[in-house]
Amino acid sequence: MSKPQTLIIATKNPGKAREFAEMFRDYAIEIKTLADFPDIPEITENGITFEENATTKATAVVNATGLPAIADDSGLMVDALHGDPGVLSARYAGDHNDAANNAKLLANLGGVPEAKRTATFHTTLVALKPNGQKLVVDGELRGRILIAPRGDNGFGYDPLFWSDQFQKSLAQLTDAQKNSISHRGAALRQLMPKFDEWWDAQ
Ligand SMILES: O=c1nc[nH]c2c1ncn2[C@H]1C[C@H](O)[C@@H](COP(=O)(O)OP(=O)(O)OP(=O)(O)O)O1
Ligand SMILES: [Mg+2]
Repeated sequence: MSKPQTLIIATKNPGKAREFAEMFRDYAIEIKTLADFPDIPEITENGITFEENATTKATAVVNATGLPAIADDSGLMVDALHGDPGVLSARYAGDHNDAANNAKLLANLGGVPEAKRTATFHTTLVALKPNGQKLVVDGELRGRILIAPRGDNGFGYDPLFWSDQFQKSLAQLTDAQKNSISHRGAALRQLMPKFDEWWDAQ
């Protein structure tokens, strides 16, 4: 059997897909996403941990396609909100709507001073092969929640997440700059030393 040449990023989120495409730019691997597989049914993310949800997404896609996949489950944990919205970040304001989620976050942090608006972005990546070989890695980024959105790049909570390192919001960074510090970039850097062996195994 020849080596698989296609890797699916098991996401519907075009922002994540762009960041992964940038991260795999120098690999001779064809990257596809769920946008290329419109017949795969909606995947329910009802786990109580990032790893559970990432495993659910990876498993559904590997089973449907017979191809290796990487799934990303991620979220924002705000210290002043006792870790909310956490694993429920995508549905914080009900349905998956970035503007509504950001508005709810700002409302719930109303009156909280700058120094107490600290937060962590977390990503768990699950890489799964059709033979069942699975890798799990995590990445995190610390920052602060702004009092108003800044910038137009990125997705999700990026306009509200301030990077002390860049002195900009994540939505004011290029994809490459964001990957250099982000939770997703950190997780991928954890994955890469193990990736080739995982990819080559039949
Ligand atoms: O770098 C990020 N910059 C800003 N916001 C972010 C980031 N990373 C995760 N987030 C937010 C978006 C969403 O509200 C939730 C992830 O939810 P999560 O289910 O993992 O992703 P999703 O539903 O957007 O796409 P999918 O599940 O198809 O991969 O955390
Ligand atoms: Mg999701």
